[in-house]
Amino acid sequence: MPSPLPRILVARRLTQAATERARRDFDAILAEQDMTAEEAIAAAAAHQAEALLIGPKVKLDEAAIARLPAHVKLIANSSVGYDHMDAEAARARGMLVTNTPDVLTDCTADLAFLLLLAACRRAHEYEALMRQGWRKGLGLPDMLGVRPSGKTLGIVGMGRIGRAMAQRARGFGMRILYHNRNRLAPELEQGAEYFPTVAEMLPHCQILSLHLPGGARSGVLMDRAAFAALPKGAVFVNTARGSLVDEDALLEALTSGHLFAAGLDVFRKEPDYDTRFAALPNVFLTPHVASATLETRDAMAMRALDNIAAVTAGRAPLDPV
Ligand SMILES: NC(=O)c1ccc[n+]([C@@H]2O[C@H](COP(=O)([O-])OP(=O)(O)OC[C@H]3O[C@@H](n4cnc5c(N)ncnc54)[C@H](O)[C@@H]3O)[C@@H](O)[C@H]2O)c1
Ligand SMILES: O=C(O)[C@H](O)[C@H](O)COP(=O)(O)O
Repeated sequence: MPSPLPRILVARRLTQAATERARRDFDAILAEQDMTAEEAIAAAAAHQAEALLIGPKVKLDEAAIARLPAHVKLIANSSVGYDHMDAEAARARGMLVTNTPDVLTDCTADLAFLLLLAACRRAHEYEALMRQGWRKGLGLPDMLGVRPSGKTLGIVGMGRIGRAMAQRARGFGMRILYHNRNRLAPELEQGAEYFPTVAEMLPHCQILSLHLPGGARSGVLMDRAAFAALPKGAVFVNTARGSLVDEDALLEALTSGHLFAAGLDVFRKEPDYDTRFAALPNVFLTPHVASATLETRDAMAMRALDNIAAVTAGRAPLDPV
């Protein structure tokens, strides 16, 4: 007998608790490995799924959205960013799109701050040195870092994560500058200084951290001119999206010594990122893991399932995008 539960496709691996809920509350096909877009489209059709749960690895461009079967009512992203899919094309086909804001804000800001501190304080170089043998390098003048406390931090994208980053920076006595599409209300600014353009802000940023969405709408924010506009010795942090950065320009700025260091969680190509970054000592690298704690991944998956439960029960989604 067919199950009375809503049919869904979970195209990415979920945490244990979310997997159990998906099995209990839905007639769910659960991916054992993260699916590609083509695999997700085929599985959704075969299972007659009403809803898809995807992550950023399922790239649904306009052509892929056009191939999704019409019985798909909802594409629920288990991520806050949705630049991996064409939300306009989905809407044009009458499909709802949701994301998972808020639940990953703190973890993402924590990792951005970790990258900031590690890049300034050469954490990875010291750690590698300890494993090779302490005596080899400590005390050399070229092993000195940059003091993060009291520095001027520029934030582009003062939304949920940008503001959580600012909150952390205040604890380190930093002066905070920001550029956002719209200026924030004073109670949200909390003393952060607004710049109407990124170009005007860059020359003042000893540290720059990106927190705006990626994709076509944002374009390439950090090109050669933008890196050149940062003061010499600046530190660059990106947990937003690799598409915001001209990586050749960033590599040049790091190699020439114009930038002191960078901390990067996101890349133009993932997972096949430009390995020239790995050859540079002044880059601290993480593999797109800003939200990757058990608590946060649980919360993201549960939120995506909450959105699916609402829509398949005929209610409005919690997090429409
Ligand atoms: N590395 C990771 O694992 C990870 C995890 C979570 C989020 N992210 C990225 O962080 C981004 C921000 O997430 P959020 O929850 O803070 O989103 P948000 O919507 O709360 O904040 C984004 C802010 O950027 C501003 N903005 C948008 N376009 C802009 C532009 N062109 N110029 C200036 N400002 C612009 C918006 O006005 C908004 O205030 C996500 O879109 C995602 O790409 C990455
Ligand atoms: O935008 C987001 O929410 C993040 O990029 C997302 O959390 C990353 O998730 P993953 O790459 O593990 O699918």
